[in-house]
Amino acid sequence: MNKLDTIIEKIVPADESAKESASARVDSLIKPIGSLGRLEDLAVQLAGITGRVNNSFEKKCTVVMSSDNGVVEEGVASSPQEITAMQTVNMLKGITGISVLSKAAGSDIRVVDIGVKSDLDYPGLLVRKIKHGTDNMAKGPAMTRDEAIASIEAGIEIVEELVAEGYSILGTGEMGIGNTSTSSAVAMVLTGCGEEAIGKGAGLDDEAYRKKKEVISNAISLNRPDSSDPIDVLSKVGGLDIGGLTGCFLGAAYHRIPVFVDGVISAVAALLACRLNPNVKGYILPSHISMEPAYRIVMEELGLRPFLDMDMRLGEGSGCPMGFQIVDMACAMMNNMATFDEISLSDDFLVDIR
Ligand SMILES: Cc1cc2ncn([C@H]3O[C@H](COP(=O)(O)O)[C@@H](O)[C@H]3O)c2cc1C
Ligand SMILES: O=C(O)c1cccnc1
Repeated sequence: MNKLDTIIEKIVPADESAKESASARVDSLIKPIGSLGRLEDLAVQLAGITGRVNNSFEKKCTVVMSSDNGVVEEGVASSPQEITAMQTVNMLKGITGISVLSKAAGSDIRVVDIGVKSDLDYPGLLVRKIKHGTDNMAKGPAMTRDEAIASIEAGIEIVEELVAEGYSILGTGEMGIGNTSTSSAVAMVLTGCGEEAIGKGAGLDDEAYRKKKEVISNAISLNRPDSSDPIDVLSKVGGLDIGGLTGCFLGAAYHRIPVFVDGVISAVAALLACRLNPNVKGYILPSHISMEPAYRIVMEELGLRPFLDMDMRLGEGSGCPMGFQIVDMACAMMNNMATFDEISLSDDFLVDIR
């Protein structure tokens, strides 16, 4: 059995009895029942993930998977392909969106070259290149089945390393010009939806947008991915970044740590992971609503409701540091609020206020 199958087989559902105990504690805290809303649900979900009622997540990291997409030669993206490599290095220089938001939230990033077209060497860059960009899905499969499996396994291995370094909560991000095309294609095949899943990505004029829809629909007709086989879908119309992130979701579930979805690309990876093992769902946390149309379709399919609505559509993992802060709030509630049992109605000060 390969590494991927072994991991998929070992992912267990979230711990229902820890969730019940957490729920009981939430209801015993000094507040009206349900008054902390989704923070309460989140605290309960975190208990299900770790198996403990009280949690804290000190070391937080967003994994950014960078790779190029052969389909950009069809004109589906407004930006030149070189931006992928440039931004990959800029992430490590600390000057990109995800870099500064992570720093502001006290969290870290790991940047992984899982398939950037050019060869990169920069301090801190994790080079796990499966190939130098995918092939053009408008002309044939984006990659082989073995490459798709290797990309997922690379993501699983990154999570293993982060867990060994003491990270206990993860976010998922990406950089790859053209990856809203691959994400929409995977979303269309997995959910059966049509071109309403295709958006303008980082920005397109109307003519290029029309072309993008045509290219994606044709790529699906040409490659005929098998919707019941997630790896077939990934290999034919997906990307190496999506594969790597799928591995991050699987790895996080295997190690029983929470993992945040950011935008449309990571949402699609989350769906692929859940199709490989539905138990993964219990470990996934949503962050914010992405403006890309496939995002809503995929999140509905997953039954996940994002915490934040910030009109953001960057990708890179930019919603994850915000999500980490919401998790800190849920933990503060659970760990630091008193319960009704712990306070006494005969406390001295009550004499004064009576
Ligand atoms: C400067 C720049 C920085 C980015 N950071 C994330 N993306 C986002 O846009 C890309 C996907 O959009 P499309 O499919 O239209 O190419 C991905 O790299 C995604 O992470 C960026 C895009 C650009 C141009
Ligand atoms: O929401 C996203 O993830 C997104 C949207 C547009 C371009 N890149 C990413």
